[in-house]
Amino acid sequence: RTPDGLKDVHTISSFHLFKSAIKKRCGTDQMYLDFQEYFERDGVVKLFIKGKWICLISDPIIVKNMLLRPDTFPKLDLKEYSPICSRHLGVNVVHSNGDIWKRYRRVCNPAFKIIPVHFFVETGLKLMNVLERIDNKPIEVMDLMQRFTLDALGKTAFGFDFNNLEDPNNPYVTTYNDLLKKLINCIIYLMKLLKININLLLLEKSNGDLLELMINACEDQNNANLTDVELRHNLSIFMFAGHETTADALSTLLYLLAVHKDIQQKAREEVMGILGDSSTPSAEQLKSLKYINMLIYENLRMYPSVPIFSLRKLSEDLKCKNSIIPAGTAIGIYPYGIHHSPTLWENPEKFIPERFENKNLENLEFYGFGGGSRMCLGNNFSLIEQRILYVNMNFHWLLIAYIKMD
Ligand code: HEM
Repeated sequence: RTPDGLKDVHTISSFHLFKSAIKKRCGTDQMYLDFQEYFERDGVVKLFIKGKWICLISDPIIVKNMLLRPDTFPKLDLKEYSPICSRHLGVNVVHSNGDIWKRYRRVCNPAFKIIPVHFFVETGLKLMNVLERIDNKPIEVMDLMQRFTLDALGKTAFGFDFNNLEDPNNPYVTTYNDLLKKLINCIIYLMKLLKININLLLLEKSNGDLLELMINACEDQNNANLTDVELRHNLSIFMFAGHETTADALSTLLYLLAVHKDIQQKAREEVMGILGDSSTPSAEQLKSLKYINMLIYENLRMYPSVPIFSLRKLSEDLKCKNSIIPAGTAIGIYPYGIHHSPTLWENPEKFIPERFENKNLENLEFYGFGGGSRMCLGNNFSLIEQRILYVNMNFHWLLIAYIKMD
């Protein structure tokens, strides 16, 4: 039965979801196209999933308010909607609330202050070598980008080389992929497989990766210590939050560049103009790639890698345009709906990087990296990784659209 407060909220029926799944039309983008009228009219729709009503919110004013008041709209306990994930990822910086979240965020923050650009450059060059070898054949972009981001993250997070680019069939990679497919959030198993023992690593390494920086932060007198288990859960969530998100973003932008040759050319001219003959950019050069930056944001607007944020729980009734959603309801913030709203963006379905020219992101209805105090911890990390990849790609390759229809 629908709770009284949700009766006026339009329902995306289970039958519709089932039908879309069969027709392979079940992405968050398709959901928006099918229900745009209701998202625009009410700013909210509801779905019944796993015995629970979930409201998807795309009203920009409500979303802003929710992100600015995380105590009133805390993250839903992971155990409530995914006991399996909760068993493997425990309580971590993405899924915790209140004082526990503040403690994790304090320890994790310094690890993201220094981004090890050289790891990205090295991995980017490795990718170019792999591409050279598959000369003139079509490329499965998503697969390649996932291999790139896994290698980059393995090195930057805990100094481990998965070597996925050179050897995608090695046991670490196949295990990671198998488990990821089966369990989605399986990284913790992998960590066990790699026999990662935090104390042991501490003795052995001096690479300046996220793990080491987090351990240093734990030793800081102003920070409460994390136990080994807490540290492991937080590293696992970095793998989960940082691998596919960036791979998705890289894939969709390469696709967009391949389709929009004029924009690709403009991007190439910027890269050549700033880098000259060198394909290994410095931090300063990366910062001055203004057009590449615009491309990255416009891509994340069109195809947000996190199209629905982790669920929140209402601790008070929520007034929407045409309904009052009762306290206790699970809420999914739906940035895809905001990013594609014709009321908020002119020609939202068009790829126009110039929208972001000289714009302050805070004044735009842009939630590619979330917002408020729960904003993405790895946004800078990912932006640098993406810039390096595009620099390399633009330098060596002309992208040509090849779309496989299946
Ligand atoms: C294109 C790449 C990425 C995108 C689009 C992205 C997007 C997001 C978004 C939208 C959120 C907010 C989710 C919410 O409020 O429920 C988030 C949070 C987070 N992201 Fe990312 N992310 C990316 C890459 C990364 C990377 C590379 C890392 C780490 C290595 C990372 C770590 C995190 C963490 C730890 C949080 C939780 C922050 C908190 O709650 O305090 N992300 N990300």
